Amino acid sequence: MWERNITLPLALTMGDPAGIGPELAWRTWQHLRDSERVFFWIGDPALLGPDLPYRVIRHPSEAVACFSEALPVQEVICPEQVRPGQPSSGNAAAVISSIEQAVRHVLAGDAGAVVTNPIAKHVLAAASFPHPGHTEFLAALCDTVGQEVMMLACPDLRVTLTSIHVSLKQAVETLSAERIMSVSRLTAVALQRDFGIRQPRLAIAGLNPHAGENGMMGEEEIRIIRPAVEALRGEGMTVLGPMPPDTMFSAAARSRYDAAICLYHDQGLIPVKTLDMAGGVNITLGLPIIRTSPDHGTAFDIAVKPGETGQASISSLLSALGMAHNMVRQRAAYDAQAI
Ligand SMILES: NC(=O)C1=CN([C@@H]2O[C@H](COP(=O)(O)OP(=O)(O)OC[C@H]3O[C@@H](n4cnc5c(N)ncnc54)[C@H](O)[C@@H]3O)[C@@H](O)[C@H]2O)C=CC1
Ligand SMILES: NCC(=O)COP(=O)(O)O
Repeated sequence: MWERNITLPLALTMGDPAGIGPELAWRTWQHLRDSERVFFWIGDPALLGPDLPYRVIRHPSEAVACFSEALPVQEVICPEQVRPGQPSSGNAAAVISSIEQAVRHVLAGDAGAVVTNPIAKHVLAAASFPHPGHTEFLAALCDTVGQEVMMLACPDLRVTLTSIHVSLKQAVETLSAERIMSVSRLTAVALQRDFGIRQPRLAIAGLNPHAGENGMMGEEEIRIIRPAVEALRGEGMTVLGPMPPDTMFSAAARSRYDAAICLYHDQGLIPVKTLDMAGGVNITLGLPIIRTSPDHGTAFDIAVKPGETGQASISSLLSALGMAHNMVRQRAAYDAQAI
């Protein structure tokens, strides 16, 4: 099982066809075609650059043989004409189908991991898609709703979030010691299983300025966060916090922990994207499958138009594919040892 998993190709989704996903797919293939980082793209071949060699495959197992010669493509056809930079919910069904197929392949053991290209949430919502983002949709597809946690990682920082795609008001209102604890436990397991860190060190962020300044600037630290930190320590975990959010991402502070538990979306994503927009990777924890993604969005403003040379950076997608490959190997080795 271990050998089989680490040689499986990765399933890369189409993303929004009017964004940079198609360009990233073909330029990333050009970059990796001579490597062992085999992937196949589930998308519409009409979106690929002119003269790009691609091969339509029916099954992921066909990807390895042709990868050095042509981009393996599992076809998903967009019913509406795609206008780069002008997304349309008329193609939402194709975008969704690409994600569904990728998950199905990994659950069936035919692909190693799902790597997603960016989607525009409002475009899918306009087509009555009920999920706020990939993270929640993947949990639904894997039958693990409520267990999903978003992690963002770059070489210098990992963060996980206690809430994802909700308003700041809702993130604060729903914050609880139980949620902080469950996200912390899941993060610690992921650090061991997927990142090879035997004794993970976590840092729990404060919510308020100066982590509340003893209740002067907010009492969530006293009521919710500190009890969670103490309970986690009682379970034997190495946990710092509540840490003042404005200083916890300095280089010196980061050297003291392996992952930060952040209490709302931007508290975690701003430091990762500021440190390393090009190398940041979005990872979904709490699924039975491995899923990574670039940290950026659809970038409609630079979507390549016919006759133009693409200017999108492939760095984050390269990092997402590399991270998925590493996680597949690391997890297989960890699970084999645990048996
Ligand atoms: N994993 C996903 O599916 C994600 C999807 N999104 C979606 O993307 C859409 C647009 O979001 P924005 O906030 O505008 O963020 P964005 O990341 O798409 O763009 C922000 C800025 O960064 C630039 N940029 C992004 N990726 C780049 C790349 N690879 N190379 C060069 N420049 C790049 C863009 O041109 C733009 O100027 C939203 O609808 C959002 O929902 C956003 C983040 C992640
Ligand atoms: N800001 C991260 C983001 O929006 C990506 O969400 P998801 O589509 O990976 O759930």
